[in-house]
Amino acid sequence: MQLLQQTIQNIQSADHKMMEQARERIDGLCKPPGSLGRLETLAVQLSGITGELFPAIDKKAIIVCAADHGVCDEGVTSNPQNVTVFQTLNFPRGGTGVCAVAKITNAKIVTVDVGVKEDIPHDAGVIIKKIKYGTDNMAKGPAMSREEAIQSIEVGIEVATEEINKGINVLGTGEMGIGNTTPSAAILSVLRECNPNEVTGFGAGVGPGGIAHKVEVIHNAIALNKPNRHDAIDILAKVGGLEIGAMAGVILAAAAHRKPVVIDGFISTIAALIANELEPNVKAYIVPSHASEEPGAKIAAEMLGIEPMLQMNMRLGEGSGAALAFPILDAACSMMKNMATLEESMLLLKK
Ligand SMILES: Cc1cc2ncn([C@H]3O[C@H](COP(=O)(O)O)[C@@H](O)[C@H]3O)c2cc1C
Ligand SMILES: O=C(O)c1cccnc1
Repeated sequence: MQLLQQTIQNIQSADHKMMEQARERIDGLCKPPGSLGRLETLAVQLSGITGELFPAIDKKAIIVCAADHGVCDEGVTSNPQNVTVFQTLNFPRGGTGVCAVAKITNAKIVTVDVGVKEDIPHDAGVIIKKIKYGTDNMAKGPAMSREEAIQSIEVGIEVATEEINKGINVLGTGEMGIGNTTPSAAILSVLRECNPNEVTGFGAGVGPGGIAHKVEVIHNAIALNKPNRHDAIDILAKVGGLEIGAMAGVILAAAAHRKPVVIDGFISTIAALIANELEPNVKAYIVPSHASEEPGAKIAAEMLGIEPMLQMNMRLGEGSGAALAFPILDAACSMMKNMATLEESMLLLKK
């Protein structure tokens, strides 16, 4: 709890003076005002986050948080739970979707076991921070205790902080956890105070009962556990997931260290909502990536007040969309650093 509290206390609002300076420089570049669109607003945001006019965003890491979900016992997903452990072992080997994208965008993949159902060998290249062997089934009781929920957030803080201390200057959130679109939709319907059928989608594949059964399981889990809408940790504990908590921790740690954090699709955006409930100043440090096909993703992004940059019809998770967005951040920084101002261009002409 101490680490979480300390991290939250360290999160400050963006550097508005630096944002003004960045805006001024951008408006002076040799282009029609506003013509580089969202590259401009992104560059202003990056200056506000880092407090630098020419931010360095060259050491990238996606932190992939892996955990299992007891609610899979209810048949909410068509995929076997052991895909979580296979994939967790596959990240360090470079064989997953996010690895393929990260390879071309020059990002490191950091894999963390926050709660995979099976033991991960210590030489597998995975950081082992297992809190428990998957959450409990939220259809029967709380997914985890309040202490475990806090611990999951603190795992994310610890891993992200370690990477930042090693020189990483931009983070991305990723996850792996068969079943995790169910707790994600549950968290969202609690925060939005809406019927789960408005925010529940297909995920990676629904079980034989279809989406209707998934909605019913979520509805009943909320009715049984009665999470408190105004207590994000209570929501995370009762109807959440360990990797969702850990991603919220990654986001909080990035903000506390004044580093941008690029969020991925549906599940990452839910983690961002949890982080935002804990500390609203975190929002300034969040950079969106792609618009996931999962219906709840759009709603969650709207609640957070962010607009995804890419429309790629993706719905993989793992951090794949975040990795894909990294070059846009590079371009924003390059615009700041390499583009001449109108004044500089004129001087060149006169020579
Ligand atoms: C082979 C495979 C690789 C994946 N990589 C990410 N996910 C994605 O799908 C899961 C969520 O969907 P649901 O809630 O329907 O189970 C998460 O693990 C998410 O990261 C995958 C899913 C599968 C099957
Ligand atoms: O958008 C996502 O993150 C997502 C969507 C479906 C399945 N897994 C992840």
